[in-house]
Amino acid sequence: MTNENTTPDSVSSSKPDSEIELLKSIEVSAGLVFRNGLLLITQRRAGDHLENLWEFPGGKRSAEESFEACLKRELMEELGIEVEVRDLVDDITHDYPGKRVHLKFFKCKWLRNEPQALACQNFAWVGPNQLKQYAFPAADERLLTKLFTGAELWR
Ligand SMILES: Nc1nc2c([nH]c(=O)n2[C@H]2C[C@H](O)[C@@H](COP(=O)(O)OP(=O)(O)OP(=O)(O)O)O2)c(=O)[nH]1
Repeated sequence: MTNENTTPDSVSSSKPDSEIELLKSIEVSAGLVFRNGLLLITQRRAGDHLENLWEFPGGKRSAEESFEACLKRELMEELGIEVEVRDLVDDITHDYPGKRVHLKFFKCKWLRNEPQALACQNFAWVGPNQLKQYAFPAADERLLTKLFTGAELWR
């Protein structure tokens, strides 16, 4: 016997529009920017989602923009730096209360300009041991484990 109320169609069509909106993920591109064996991290601004936590710099992809182009634009806007975008290191979807984020993390090579905190609270160049001292968003956990256990990522 089937119960009509539990079929996927009837479940999703019974959701109000606002709830469906919440399930759409926000697409984000972020960079692991290395320079001479150190990794660039930034601190989110007070008042923003996940305020004061540290993160890998980047931001939301706009329509028609590739993840790579988004990352170059965000790093210029946020820090004033130019990078070469290299390999995709991780691809993570994470649910925060009321918000689903889809993050692509790319390894990047710093090319030019000293970073400036243009759209972040602060920034730091860190080695593997220093990285452990900073608090990151929950979505970054798997990537942080890769960074703590995979020395080759730092080369
Ligand atoms: N850049 C970045 N965002 C992260 C990381 N981990 C993580 O959960 N996020 C989340 C926080 C935000 O909800 C979302 C990024 O969006 P954002 O608001 O910072 O993007 P943006 O700079 O384009 O935002 P806006 O201020 O222009 O609205 O991804 C991370 O390591 N780096």
